[in-house]
Amino acid sequence: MIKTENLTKKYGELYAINGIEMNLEQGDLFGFIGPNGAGKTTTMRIIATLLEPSWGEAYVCNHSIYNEPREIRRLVGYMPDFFGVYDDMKVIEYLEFFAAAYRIKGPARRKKCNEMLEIVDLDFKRDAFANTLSRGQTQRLGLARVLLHDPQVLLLDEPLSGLDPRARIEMRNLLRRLGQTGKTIIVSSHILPELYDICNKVGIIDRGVMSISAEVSELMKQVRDRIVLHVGVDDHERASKLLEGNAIVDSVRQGDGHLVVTLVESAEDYSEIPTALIGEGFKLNLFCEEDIDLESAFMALTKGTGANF
Ligand SMILES: Nc1ncnc2c1ncn2[C@@H]1O[C@H](COP(=O)(O)OP(=O)(O)OP(=O)(O)O)[C@@H](O)[C@H]1O
Repeated sequence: MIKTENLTKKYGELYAINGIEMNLEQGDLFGFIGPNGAGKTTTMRIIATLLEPSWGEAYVCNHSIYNEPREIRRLVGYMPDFFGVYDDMKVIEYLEFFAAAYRIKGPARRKKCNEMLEIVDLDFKRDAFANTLSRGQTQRLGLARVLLHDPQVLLLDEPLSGLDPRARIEMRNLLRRLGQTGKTIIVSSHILPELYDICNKVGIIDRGVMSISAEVSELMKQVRDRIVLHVGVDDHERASKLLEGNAIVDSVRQGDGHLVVTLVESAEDYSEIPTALIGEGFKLNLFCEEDIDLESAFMALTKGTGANF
């Protein structure tokens, strides 16, 4: 869906981006994370064919940015981090204006705009003037605008920035929903925890270099070298003895009202543990993997890469 090879942009001696490699498939929700000035906007603008790289390649649905920019523009919806809305236009008029630019005609235009307002939960503001919207509502209107031509790829530059907590939650939910529609989405942020739990892939970029680009689940595996289980049973002492005798259990300790069981490094399938406990007559009232603190996980991963969040 989106592929870049050695994508590089230089301004004089400054590498805005340097050798960016990206490979995203249909349905991927890619969190593009990096501090201010890291190169996120530059990368997205190049993929959107709004900026030429110094060298390197980028493809959207196998179309090259050099040879087929028009095809790419049809496939891509790009929402910049800041965009103006016209002062004297109502929300619905604003959308219809862009729908017309996308050549959506006749009754289909109003229908499409209504549909988009519903998707972004902005129907109640349809007759408000666009410049009276809050930042969060403006961002949602921007999203409605880029969805009008039903692009397969969405490039969203910092859609969460400047939002209050409620608007942020709403936008994150909206992104999650869009992620389930099969579109390929790149969403950037300079705030690490904002994105990783809604994305299936993340890239971490700093000073133009992407130090990490991987599936979130893979990264988690790297950080978590062994599985830790929380096990709630009626008789801790007897259960501890049983668990300690299991070959895949490394250690058992007392947690807050339950047992904390650390497995050996090689253990992945631990289905035998509940089976054994139940087989011995224990009543299981809790059985789950310990949550990983994702933020510390990413901190650990980015340590030494120069990334500074
Ligand atoms: N037109 C330009 N001329 C010179 N330098 C530029 C230009 N555009 C961007 N840069 C530089 O390229 C680097 C990457 O900028 P870019 O806007 O891509 O970063 P970003 O990660 O999107 O940051 P932000 O979150 O602040 O938008 C920065 O050092 C920036 O100053």
